Amino acid sequence: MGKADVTFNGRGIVEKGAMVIKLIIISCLILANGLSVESQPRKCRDRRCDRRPEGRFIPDDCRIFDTQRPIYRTSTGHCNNVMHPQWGAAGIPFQRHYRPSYQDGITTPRLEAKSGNPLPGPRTVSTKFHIYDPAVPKDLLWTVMFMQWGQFLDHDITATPVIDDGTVTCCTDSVKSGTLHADVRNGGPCFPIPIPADDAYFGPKGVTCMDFRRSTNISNDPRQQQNVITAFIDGSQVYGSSPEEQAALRSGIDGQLKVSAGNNLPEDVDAYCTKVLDSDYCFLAGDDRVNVIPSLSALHTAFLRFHNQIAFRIAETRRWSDEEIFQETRKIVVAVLQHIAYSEYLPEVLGAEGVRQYHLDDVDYHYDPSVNPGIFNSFAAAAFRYGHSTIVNSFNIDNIEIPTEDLFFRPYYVLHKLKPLVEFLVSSLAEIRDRYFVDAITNKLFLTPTQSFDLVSRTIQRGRDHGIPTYNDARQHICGLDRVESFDSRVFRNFGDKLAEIYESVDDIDLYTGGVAEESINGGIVGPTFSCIIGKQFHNLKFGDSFWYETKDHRRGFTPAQVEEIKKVLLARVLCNTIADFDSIQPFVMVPNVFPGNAPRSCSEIDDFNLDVLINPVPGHQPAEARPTRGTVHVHRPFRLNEGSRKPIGKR
Ligand code: HEM
Ligand SMILES: [Ca+2]
Repeated sequence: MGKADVTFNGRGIVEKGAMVIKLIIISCLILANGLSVESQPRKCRDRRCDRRPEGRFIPDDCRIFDTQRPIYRTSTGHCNNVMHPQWGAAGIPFQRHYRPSYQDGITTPRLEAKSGNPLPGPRTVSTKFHIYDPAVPKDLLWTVMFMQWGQFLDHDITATPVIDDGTVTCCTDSVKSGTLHADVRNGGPCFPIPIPADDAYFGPKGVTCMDFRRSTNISNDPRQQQNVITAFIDGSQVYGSSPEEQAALRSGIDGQLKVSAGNNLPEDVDAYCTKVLDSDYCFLAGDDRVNVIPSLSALHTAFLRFHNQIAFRIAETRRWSDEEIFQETRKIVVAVLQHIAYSEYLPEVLGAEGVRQYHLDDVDYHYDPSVNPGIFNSFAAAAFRYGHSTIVNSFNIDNIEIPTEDLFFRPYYVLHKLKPLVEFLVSSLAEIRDRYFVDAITNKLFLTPTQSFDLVSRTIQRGRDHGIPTYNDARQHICGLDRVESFDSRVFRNFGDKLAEIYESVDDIDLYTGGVAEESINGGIVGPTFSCIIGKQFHNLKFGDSFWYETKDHRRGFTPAQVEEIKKVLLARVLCNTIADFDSIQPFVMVPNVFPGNAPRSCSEIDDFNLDVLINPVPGHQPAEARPTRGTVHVHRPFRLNEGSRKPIGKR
């Protein structure tokens, strides 16, 4: 091969031979992995587009990562994989498992059933199929904290921006009287949700339309949405997904994050929230959804304080700069977030078998640079929203029963009731994950005196907005499951006739509706279709993260002794250290305290970890004698052993 003679993107030079070999390898990988059309390389048009397989092209901003193997993550997630610097970074398109399901194949949302008749409107699906049934008992397997961790984790990995120029009203008079908004067929922002006149909740109020704007599209070929935060589980909800956000959150002294009075989250003067007391204020965090519900803000508060406690200890024992303390602390906090997600949360979502199937509990970790950790569209717009079904209708805080709709955007409960709020989260039961959603979600989401929303309608509409495949297409093409052939299918148990009243054909069913109604498997909370989408996603988030806390890369990772220490940290420990010295709390706060080994106890009896083991002698240099050369033992909780036989008590 002669001199390097191939240039591309005007930025790099590779040898032709090397490139050809690379392309062959990548083609083989694509075939071997059975990657679908949309995860295959596309033409690059701009910097947002990933420069994938053309060859070893390392852009200028990642060059330093290649030569010096930096030890800390970038704030944006860029350069985690130097060959694919955009993978998992903030601001890149979602991945797709399967071709999008647009009416015109390009941008118009699915409007028609297979027959050509109009699809049922999302509000019709919601009221006929998802409206709460008070006769269904609560699930005795999971606490409200389990629900809450799910949302907190979601806000680390996905955020889809919505087109909103603030001037357009989508519910125009003609839409209110039943006309389809012109935008729907021309790719514009408005895609309002019609509300039938006989709607039991909105009908009497005379509301006939729910505002809905489509997600920002960064491509029209076909239309594609983007994730504006880092996909990696890297604490971006705590630290932000850009240098500017990170800078705004840091105090600049001794690695600390900014706090407000009472060691609370700092104030965001631009954010929206509702004040109960005049002194209340909206919170600022790494993710701007922090104010949505106080139970979410409570976890933000816990991890803010956890960071500052670790940074404080480092500053006490080391003479390091603000930057060094910040980065070393962030690395420890992110490791704890990853560990809790994979050891306490995901086994509950997918069950022990599901976790094994996707290698989420492998003890011998190897980073795989061919794995793209980017979020899949069907994960963000459908599968991981399963959690909405587990939201409870009221919170009992300090012996007062408060309807959930009265909690949205109320920082008061964090500023003044944090301990009783967290006590409620760990001691009360979540709703069952099933096709039913509480009133606060289907009728009173973000209730104000003048309006409210239905999150289920919004999610179904969002799926159509994003071109998410139908339930049957997802079963077949994403998960390799049999298509459901008729409404009599066993998959639909006793509700096939209900679905038949709404949809003309089983092939019309929206992924969210079908997925959230499935019977759970493996002792986890979700059914087979969501399980596969969620399992694949968390597999990629682990094996496609070169900074994964169990990595063998000795500069990015931890020593075996340090990993052992991380693995001792329970969410209960973080809450004990940061919220209050609870009189009693169970070790595994996402599951009820009635399980063997999970009886409540004082904080002093909750497993502790030795922070000093995690503090390196020099920033980025672990104790030399113990490099991470072997896998570490996974700590299993006692009642996981017979999990297969655990059945939801009282479940229909
Ligand atoms: C109190 C609880 C919660 C509230 C009020 C809430 C509210 C919302 C809202 C308003 C959206 C945007 C809907 C749209 O227009 O598309 C959303 C999106 C989402 N929610 Fe929730 N949610 C809650 C809990 C959860 C839980 C427990 C989970 C998961 C276990 C979850 C996962 C998601 C996901 C994955 C998205 C898509 C995020 C994106 O990419 O933008 N949420 N939620
Ligand atoms: Ca992230």
